[in-house]
Amino acid sequence: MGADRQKPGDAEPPASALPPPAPEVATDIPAPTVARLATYLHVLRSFSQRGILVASSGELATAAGVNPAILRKDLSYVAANGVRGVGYDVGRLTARISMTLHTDSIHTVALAGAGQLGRALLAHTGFGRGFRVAAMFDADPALAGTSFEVGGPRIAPLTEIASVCAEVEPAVEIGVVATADEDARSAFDAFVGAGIRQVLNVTPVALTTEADVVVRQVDLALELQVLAFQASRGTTQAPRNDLKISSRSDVGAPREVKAADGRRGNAMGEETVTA
Ligand SMILES: NC(=O)c1ccc[n+]([C@@H]2O[C@H](COP(=O)([O-])OP(=O)(O)OC[C@H]3O[C@@H](n4cnc5c(N)ncnc54)[C@H](O)[C@@H]3O)[C@@H](O)[C@H]2O)c1
Repeated sequence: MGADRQKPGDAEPPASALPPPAPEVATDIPAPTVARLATYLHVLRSFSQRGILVASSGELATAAGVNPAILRKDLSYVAANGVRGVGYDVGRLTARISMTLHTDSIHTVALAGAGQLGRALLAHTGFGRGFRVAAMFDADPALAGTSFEVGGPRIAPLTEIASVCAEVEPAVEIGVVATADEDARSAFDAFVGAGIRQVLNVTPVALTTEADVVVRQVDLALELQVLAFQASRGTTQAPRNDLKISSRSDVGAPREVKAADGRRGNAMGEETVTA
């Protein structure tokens, strides 16, 4: 029984003495906003490392490569209020975005493919932002039982995914497919079969399923192609970051997203302009 439990007869504190209610944080946030919030978090952390305590929306927007109106709209989803003429408290805003994106807690990741890219992902600081690679899988028998880090996960073949995942606490939330192209499908199927419902696919292979699984695909070659296309169009406009055209979410039909300026795109990365 807690010592601070209210005893019968205790008077309710006056409303004015109660702490203000926690600001509402939206739970239904558009995917492009989620992607940009992750970018703002990165920017805020670099500000904090440089000793910057307060930042204006203009400064944050410039560092994140978006326009300030979009930044302010995105931040309204996390109920973050800046002070007019002053800006946002960097620490408080970091905490609010972290809470919204759930990066204030550790998420468990399983990685399939311990090759060049898989190792780079493991070493990437991104995995220090609230993610822990707790299971690693590779088909190479020479890697079986080995580990890349002291205390890190031991590499196992995907045939052992059920028993490996059963021992991981907390349960694996996200699977990363970084195998050779021709093995991406089987790795994905193994993840889905093991009950993993969020998958990051870094191979160029399209991975879809009837199951209720969210797949995000990241492909650097595709990014380069998009930039090359922009260059060949001879566009003089700065690239826009307010529509995410790099990532694909392959769950069900492409979901349409609408940019603040009325342009529409979908989560498959296709963008249409409705002038
Ligand atoms: N997203 C990007 O921008 C990007 C960049 C480079 C490469 N890639 C892609 O990433 C993938 C990996 O590239 P890489 O350079 O690391 O290749 P790699 O050959 O170095 O590594 C692939 C690893 O997958 C393992 N593997 C093969 N079959 C497997 C299976 N069934 N289960 C588990 N592991 C298996 C191999 O043993 C190997 O260790 C490729 O699909 C490549 O096209 C993506």
